[in-house]
Amino acid sequence: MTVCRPGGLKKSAVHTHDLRHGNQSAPGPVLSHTPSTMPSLTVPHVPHYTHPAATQQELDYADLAIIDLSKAGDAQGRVELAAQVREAMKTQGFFYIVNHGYTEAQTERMFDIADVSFSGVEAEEKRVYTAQMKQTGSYQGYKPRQYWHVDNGVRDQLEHYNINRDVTKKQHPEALRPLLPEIDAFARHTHFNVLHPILRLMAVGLELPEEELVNLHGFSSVGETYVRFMKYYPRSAEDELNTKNVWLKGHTDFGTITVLYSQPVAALQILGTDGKWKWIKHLENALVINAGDAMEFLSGGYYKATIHRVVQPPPDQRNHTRLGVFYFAMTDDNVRLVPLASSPVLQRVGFTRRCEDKDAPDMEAWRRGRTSAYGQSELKVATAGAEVEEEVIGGVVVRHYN
Ligand SMILES: O=C(O)CCC(=O)C(=O)O
Ligand SMILES: [Fe+2]
Repeated sequence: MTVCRPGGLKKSAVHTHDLRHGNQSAPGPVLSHTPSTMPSLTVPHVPHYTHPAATQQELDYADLAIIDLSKAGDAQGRVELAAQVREAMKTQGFFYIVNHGYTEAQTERMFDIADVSFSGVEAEEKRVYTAQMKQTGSYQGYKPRQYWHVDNGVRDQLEHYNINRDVTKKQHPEALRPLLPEIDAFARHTHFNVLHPILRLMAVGLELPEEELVNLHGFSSVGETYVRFMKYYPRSAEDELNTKNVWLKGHTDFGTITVLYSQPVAALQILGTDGKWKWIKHLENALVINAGDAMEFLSGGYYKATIHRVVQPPPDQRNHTRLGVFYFAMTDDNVRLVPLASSPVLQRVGFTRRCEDKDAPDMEAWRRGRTSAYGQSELKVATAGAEVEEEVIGGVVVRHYN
């Protein structure tokens, strides 16, 4: 099989193609949404998760654009926001979203619910719901602590629990079952009121019809867009030393869009074009958005998947757990990850193929390959002395950054 390298083939001749090769039909546009399963008026009691206070440390923060999503309601607003998103994607690859329609109290409640997956479930029950990442190439369920190799024999100290946006698709631990209506409403809110509006802005940025990317991300289609709850635990001094304080190695996300609900523990860093790592600052009730590999493939490199990592928090936030709430979006499984060559923008500026279209993976192959290999496969050092390792997944070279 052809191996497609980062940077890929140079500027392509423009030709269009059919993105869908299954019999799944594209869902129509969804402009607004009401959750099908409304939480009841009295929600189950769950313990409150307390984050540590925001750090007082002066950190070298990335200067990210703040996109006010309340302006996306009319066409003129969307054109303005699309330009801001395009600029943010060209420079940092990460941006904030504010005014996304979820209140601070709702966000706080979702973090409380997230912690139930970890503090409210015994180790034995967690084992029952552990994801078979390597065998199935799917994250649905728990990723246990120490499943991944970080560096120098040190294994990770973070666990996550992943829930398909269709919360009924799998069984969940007992403590989470009464909370499923709220998790369902959260997934739908993020899908329809955050993900879809962002995809519209990104389509406008490519001068494509507004619904072009939305139509590849059906809530009810076959695919694995999911909610992730994630908890990091403080590590030993020895582990910190042997990994140079890296908790989660530099990587790109493999889907299209990642939505991170901002929380106060500073640890996430992004790699700038100058080769320097910058910290992501916590903004109260904001979302941190970035594009992943699938978006980079679809946009022929126009919207890049920015490399990011997680490191030890600053001294005033150490010795505390770090809880995260995410929505990892992907296209429907049957979408072939080849450039949207009908985009007038891509036709003007040119675009990169990582692969010949005929060799390009579909979303399912790409997510399965990335999931089963991550943290498990033998990595080769890309260039002598460089802090970059690489592996080949589904015919595409994937790089990991220390
Ligand atoms: O914990 C974070 O802030 C980022 C986690 C992350 O990059 C990931 O799960 O892909
Ligand atoms: Fe990530």
